[in-house]
Amino acid sequence: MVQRAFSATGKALLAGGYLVLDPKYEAFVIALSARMYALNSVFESEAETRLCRITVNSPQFMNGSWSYTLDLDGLKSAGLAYPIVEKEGKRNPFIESTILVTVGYALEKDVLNEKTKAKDIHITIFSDPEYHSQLNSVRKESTNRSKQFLYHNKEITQVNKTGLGSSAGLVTSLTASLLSALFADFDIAQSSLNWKERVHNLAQVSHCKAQGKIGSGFDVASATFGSIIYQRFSPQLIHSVLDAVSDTNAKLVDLIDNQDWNMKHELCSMPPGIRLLMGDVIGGSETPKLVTKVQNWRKEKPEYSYKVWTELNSSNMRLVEALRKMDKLSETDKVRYSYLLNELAKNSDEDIASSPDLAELNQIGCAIKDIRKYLKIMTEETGAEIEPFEQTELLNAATNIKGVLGGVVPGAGGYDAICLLVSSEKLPQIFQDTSSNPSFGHVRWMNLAEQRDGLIEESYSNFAGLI
Ligand SMILES: Nc1ncnc2c1ncn2[C@@H]1O[C@H](COP(=O)(O)OP(=O)(O)OP(=O)(O)O)[C@@H](O)[C@H]1O
Ligand SMILES: C[C@@](O)(CCOP(=O)(O)O)CC(=O)O
Repeated sequence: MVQRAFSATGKALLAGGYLVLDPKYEAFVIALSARMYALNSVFESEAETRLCRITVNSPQFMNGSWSYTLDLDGLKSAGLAYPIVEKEGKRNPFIESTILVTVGYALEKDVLNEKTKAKDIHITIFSDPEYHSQLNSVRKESTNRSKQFLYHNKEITQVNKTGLGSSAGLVTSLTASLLSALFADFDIAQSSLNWKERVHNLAQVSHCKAQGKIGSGFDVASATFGSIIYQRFSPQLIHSVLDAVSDTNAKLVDLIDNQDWNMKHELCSMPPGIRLLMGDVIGGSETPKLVTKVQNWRKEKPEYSYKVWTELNSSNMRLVEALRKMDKLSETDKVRYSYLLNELAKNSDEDIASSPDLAELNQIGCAIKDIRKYLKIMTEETGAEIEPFEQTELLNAATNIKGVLGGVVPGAGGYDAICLLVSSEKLPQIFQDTSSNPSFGHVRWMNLAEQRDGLIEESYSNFAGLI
């Protein structure tokens, strides 16, 4: 029996919300330490080689078990139209589409032919605590204490999400776990084999199929590649497979292996000593409604909205550039860099803005202020609550605290969360200052750190005692 484990990261879209839907613009996505894990155990037998059994267990949630028996000849001829049915009729669209797309790909690549042994694949999903509301949950840890998960007494669809991209993490880690069960040479560490790219491409197709729409895909890209500057692929690529009426598996293989996705996912991480602090705001917003309002505004005022987006984009890019410059400085001039970090810990954003000596920090602060200025214009123009009044108050209060360089509403904005750039050293003090400040009464600071890598292979033994 072979057993392997993979995990993918959650995300925060620090800059580029809405713009990222348009292939013209770039966005900055930070991968977060909340991970989704998919562990597999693969059993093989000589019998029934034209059947493949897959069971996915998600033990942290009530009724979190889905079992499928795939008729491989049926799947080969029906392709993506194959009627995948769970043993008891239970639905989980993200699991269904990931199985359909990944096994369909494997079949077309001939790794599940008459000569290969029948496979019985058992997958266990775990998700780190920050993905969901922690209310009424019980904590369990692995024997070696390296992993801790929360167990809920509700079904997955009934537990509140925090917006870190659980479905993208699930689809990405599950795709990797299934591929590793099906392909003997699956290895994401060996870049020449291109497996990470293939996981990404398959996961994008599965995620779009499950959602019934083609979004920008930044969440899947970051779950796979980590903290990145992202520029989307053309939606037409995915349409060409999902809308095809015949030979869908062959078209899928062509899309995954041969076509140029013409997208950008360039590694970009936070400079050392500066970290991201995410605050979960008790509230919540519906992203699709916000997106519709923004799209209507673009149609109604094409010229003005273009002008606003051009300015917003240049502010986003100035933030990326300023962070990159700081990162570089941390290597080229350690003395200056540690001086700047010390000053960041001692000063508020306003103090930094008025100190000509702190230009490198000020460039980051200014770019964040400009981003907020244009998001605020969009809020007023579109009627979509992107940075609503309450969030403005909160961000203003946060940026008055020493050690906070600035903050934004991440992603589509709304009442979901705030995202601050802060001095790592000052973090305990920031927690203390805000805990006694009523402005932060409805903010829960999340226990998250930035991650460089998205998809990684995990050590299976770290989960002992939980499976
Ligand atoms: N641990 C899990 N086990 C099984 N299914 C899961 C798990 N986590 C997420 N899912 C699937 O993903 C769905 C939630 O996806 P959805 O896209 O609505 O949320 P999200 O990705 O967390 O949110 P956002 O995109 O706003 O960050 C669940 O209903 C379930 O089908
Ligand atoms: C509005 C949008 O650009 C970002 C949504 O991000 P989030 O769901 O708020 O993390 C939509 C998208 O990119 O798919």
